[in-house]
Amino acid sequence: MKVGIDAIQFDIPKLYLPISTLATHRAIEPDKLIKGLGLQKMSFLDVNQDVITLGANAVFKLIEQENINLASIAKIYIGTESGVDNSKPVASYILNLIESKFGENSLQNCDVVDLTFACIGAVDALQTCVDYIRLNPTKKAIVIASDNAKYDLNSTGEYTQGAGAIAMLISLNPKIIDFSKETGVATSGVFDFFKPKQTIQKEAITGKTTNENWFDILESEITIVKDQPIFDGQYSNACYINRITEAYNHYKTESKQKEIIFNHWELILMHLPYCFQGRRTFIEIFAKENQELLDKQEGASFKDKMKALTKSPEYLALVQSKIYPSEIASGEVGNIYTGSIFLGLLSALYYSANENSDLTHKKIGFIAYGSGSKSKVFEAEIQPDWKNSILKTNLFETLENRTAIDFITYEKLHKKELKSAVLQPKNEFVLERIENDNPLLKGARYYNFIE
Ligand SMILES: CC(=O)SCCNC(=O)CCNC(=O)[C@H](O)C(C)(C)COP(=O)(O)OP(=O)(O)OC[C@H]1O[C@@H](n2cnc3c(N)ncnc32)[C@H](O)[C@@H]1OP(=O)(O)O
Repeated sequence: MKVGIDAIQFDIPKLYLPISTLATHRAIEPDKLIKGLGLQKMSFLDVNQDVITLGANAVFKLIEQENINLASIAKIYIGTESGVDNSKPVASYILNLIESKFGENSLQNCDVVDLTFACIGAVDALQTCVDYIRLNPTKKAIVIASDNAKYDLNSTGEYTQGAGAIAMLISLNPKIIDFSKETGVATSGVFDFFKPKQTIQKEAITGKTTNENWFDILESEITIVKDQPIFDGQYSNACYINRITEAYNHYKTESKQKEIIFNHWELILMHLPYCFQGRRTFIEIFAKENQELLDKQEGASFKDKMKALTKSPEYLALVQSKIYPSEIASGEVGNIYTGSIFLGLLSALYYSANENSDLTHKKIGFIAYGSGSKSKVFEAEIQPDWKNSILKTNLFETLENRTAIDFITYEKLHKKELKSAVLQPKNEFVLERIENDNPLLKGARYYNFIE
């Protein structure tokens, strides 16, 4: 039985900040960001956009592209770590918006929910839906990954920011890829990156509410929720490397494969919190599987040999053929948390389709990661209709067609100081207002579709 991704669409904000502009204003050498981390552009939300408009617009485009009969959709599961409410899920908002466009009660019997585990929540949503379709093959599901990857100004995460959503139709006999039954998993409860709810005394927030570090005074004056994470960059990298290596080893056991698994993978799709994270960390798995090659490298210490291995023709060839295709969109968009691994998939397949590569029945490998922390490793097989389905998304053309903002506008958007949207919306859902007066609806968010 084949179950997997039948169709895919996305929504990325139309605004971006060129990474060179950020580098100049932060006195960072542009080459560190461009050549060192692979960054080009940072997508940024306009005033009237949020994680709900991103998700709703992505699924709206998917429904239109595939002419989906909503009665066939049994589940809409959302992976997000940018939820706007501790009770009402993003899924409930999106359901409402889709029904407003496609008919009242058109999703009445659809099961919707949010799943949160940092950047891996959408993989959890996907696997839950895939398992459901395996048990109920006549049904279909939609998985949405939607996030706003926002970091504090002047932090080391600032240049990795981004925002966007990916929507995927999951079905039996999918057109794009079908998933392996086995998954390698590794989990460890750590504090590498997290967004704690903060409850502090009223006096302590006086004067801090206009500071860019603190937003959204919710419910009472003493509970504040930070949009931006608390994180330790290099520690989060160490956690990422440990978890992906452990999950890869677990996948070897689970799938009973003795040979080097990634040698059979045409593409390697990893969680990309920034463009070059995959190539900078996969070397650990590569080295463990190629001990002889590592031993051959010049250098006195293990660290020197590892550094040399990253520059070896063998590793550079792997990066170019198996990792680079997934990086193209990441460099243009930035981090989109739960959606990053799927943006990587879309990027790799869109690039391969443009190159006219013959990928049918080839295997691809997924290496997912979520801080906190968990990694999942699994495989998929590319299906015969993949190219037609992927080319419908117009990924690279859409990314090409965005608007650059200047640094002043960027900082104002970040600090939520702009009152009106930078761009005029067209054919999309936008945030209209957040209720502030009516105590029974305080905090309720209202949206509109602009033709
Ligand atoms: C959220 C998760 O998914 S957890 C895993 C990742 N963590 C995060 O994303 C957390 C938020 N991000 C961060 O904290 C940071 O952006 C990090 C940790 C990702 C990167 O940290 P930084 O200190 O900015 O960069 P770092 O020193 O690690 O790397 C810079 C690279 O640019 C290279 N570089 C520096 N200057 C230049 C230059 N002028 N020209 C070319 N390359 C340069 C460096 O050599 C290095 O590359 P290498 O290690 O491959 O040689």
